[in-house]
Amino acid sequence: MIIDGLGFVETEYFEFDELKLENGEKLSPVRIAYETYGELNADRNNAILICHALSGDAHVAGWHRGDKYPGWWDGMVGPGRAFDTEKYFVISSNVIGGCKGSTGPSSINPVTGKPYGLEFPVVTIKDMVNAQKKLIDHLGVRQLLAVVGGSMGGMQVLQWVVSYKDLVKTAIPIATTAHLSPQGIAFNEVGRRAIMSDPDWNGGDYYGGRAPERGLALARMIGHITYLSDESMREKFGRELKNSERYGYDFSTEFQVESYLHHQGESFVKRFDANSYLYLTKAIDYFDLANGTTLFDAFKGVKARFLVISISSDWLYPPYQSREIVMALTANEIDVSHVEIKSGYGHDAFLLETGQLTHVITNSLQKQRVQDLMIEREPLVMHEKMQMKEAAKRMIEGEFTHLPIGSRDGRLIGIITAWDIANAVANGYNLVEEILTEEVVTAYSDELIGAAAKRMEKHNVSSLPVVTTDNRVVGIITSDCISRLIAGDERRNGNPET
Ligand SMILES: CC(=O)SCCNC(=O)CCNC(=O)[C@H](O)C(C)(C)COP(=O)(O)OP(=O)(O)OC[C@H]1O[C@@H](n2cnc3c(N)ncnc32)[C@H](O)[C@@H]1OP(=O)(O)O
Ligand SMILES: N[C@@H](CCO)C(=O)O
Repeated sequence: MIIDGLGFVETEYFEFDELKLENGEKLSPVRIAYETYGELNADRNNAILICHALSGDAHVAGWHRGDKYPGWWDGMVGPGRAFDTEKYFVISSNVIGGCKGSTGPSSINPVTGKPYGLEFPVVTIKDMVNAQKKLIDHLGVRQLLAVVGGSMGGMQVLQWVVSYKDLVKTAIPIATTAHLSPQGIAFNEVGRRAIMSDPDWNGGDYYGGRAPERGLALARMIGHITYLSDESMREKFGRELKNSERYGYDFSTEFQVESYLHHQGESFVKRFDANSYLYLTKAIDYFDLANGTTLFDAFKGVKARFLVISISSDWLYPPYQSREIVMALTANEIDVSHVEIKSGYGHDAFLLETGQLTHVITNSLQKQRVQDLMIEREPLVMHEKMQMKEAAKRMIEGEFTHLPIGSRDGRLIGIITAWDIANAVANGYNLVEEILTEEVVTAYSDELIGAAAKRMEKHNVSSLPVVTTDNRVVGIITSDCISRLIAGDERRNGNPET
């Protein structure tokens, strides 16, 4: 077994007291299983949150000791990969309602001391996102450079940008929808009934006894067909028989495709809980971002920029659903690009087409803007009547080498540097206004980072105040921020010494 990429990783756990749910109930206590890869930077703004799909978990990448396979998106996360852990702090968590370490129906109900079963409250995608927000706060993340996810994970991405408009810089919903089609609901209901019709389901109270494995395997077989495509199944299986050249004229498993689906069902029941399947498919069915209004209304005020990715052969979350999202974003004049991955695999292509996904996502993340990297620590703007000593104190406390100086209404009127302060001390100046530089080179928050870097080089400055069109300071971008970004790219392109 070759261990590359991140190497061995471990799941961690975060607990908090209570989560108020969309249905009015409260879940208490709440445990979140999560994994992180890479380091959170000093400005706490290089975090990328990855949200998993129906049967996923926090183990996105790297290896757990003893496992046969790495995390479910290992090809996308690690040094020099799309989500480059030498540049970004990657976070993933298991959703509430799941069964991979976070609180769900198989968790112990503190009131009864027994597994919740169907006593577990029905949770929604919004509840999952609110629980993730508690984790993000716990990790000290101030800003999410990106939130990414496929399928049910894409639903979480859409919910994140609507629920937490100021927190997300880039949203990357993949193979997803703003609301599941009736066809998708239909497949989920058949899967749920397969479980609930299994005599071992026992009203959801089967823990400690025989689990409804037959029902859960059948639900997975049905679901897995929707994750493939006619094309991929023809290529993988055709009408091949498994162990014979002729029909058995019986009801044994004869075709390769039958054998494959039984395999998927049998391996699924070893890693998933039947009640979680009920809860998570219900959450998927309930998800409706428009929520009685329109998708255009739902996206009003959203600040993130979007990379929407669809899969050409996905008939469970067809590309038209991604186009609906793109149209609603465009109508809101939100920065959105849409890429359709050409793949015959079907819906699960988002797990497999790592080459195309890496190309598309890397380009998008590299189109980082000043606002993605700028330092917004407050109070940034000092006023011109400030004493030199106070300015020096602020520089040391904030670890700044440049201080934008503003008028009392926050408009930029100049800048002072650490050198200016040394100069002032040497020449006995006491007021900031005696030494400030009035001709200030600035940047706008929505400019591409490359433009800011070129301006720094042209004017031979190492920091640019970031201003609005009416010259109010909203942050500062420094050469340190940019060199960290470039160093990470260099490493990705195989220049290890950077
Ligand atoms: C994204 C999320 O958040 S959820 C995470 C998703 N993870 C899972 O679904 C867990 C399992 N993952 C996978 O199987 C892959 O990631 C998938 C779903 C993308 C499928 O990937 P593929 O490489 O196309 O594998 P494929 O669909 O061919 O399945 C391969 C398995 O089926 C078996 N198989 C293939 N053909 C047959 C057959 N005719 N009869 C029996 N078994 C078969 C293979 O032996 C292999 O077994 P394994 O599971 O022990 O490795
Ligand atoms: N096959 C993936 C995607 C489903 O949407 C999963 O099992 O979660």
